[in-house]
Amino acid sequence: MKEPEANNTHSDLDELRKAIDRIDEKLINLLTQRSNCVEKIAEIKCHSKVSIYDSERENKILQAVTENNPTKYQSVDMANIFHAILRAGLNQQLLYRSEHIDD
Ligand SMILES: O=C(O)C(=O)C[C@]1(C(=O)O)C=C[C@@H](O)C=C1
Repeated sequence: MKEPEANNTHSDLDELRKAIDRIDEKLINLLTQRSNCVEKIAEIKCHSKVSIYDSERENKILQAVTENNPTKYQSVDMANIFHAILRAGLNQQLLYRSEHIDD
């Protein structure tokens, strides 16, 4: 028979992984909302010929994320996460532009 402590550890781990699954679903929902905003920005930039890449805006976002980091992740890791999100937004807009080049 297993030790009670070992059983607890297993069920705690299960519960925490379920909590993480629910949080990941929320993150995907938020990323969907963000990418919907980026799509609208792509539309505006495409029509006004404004440059897709905006280093000033990106630096502001990365600075805000690292200066105010309430998570237990290191700031450098938060910057990497948001840098990946920004690259995804840039790629999304490049794809949008290539698909609407003659509009
Ligand atoms: O804010 C913008 O101008 C955007 O194009 C959006 C966004 C972002 O994903 O936040 C994407 C690319 C730019 O380089 C800067 C920011």
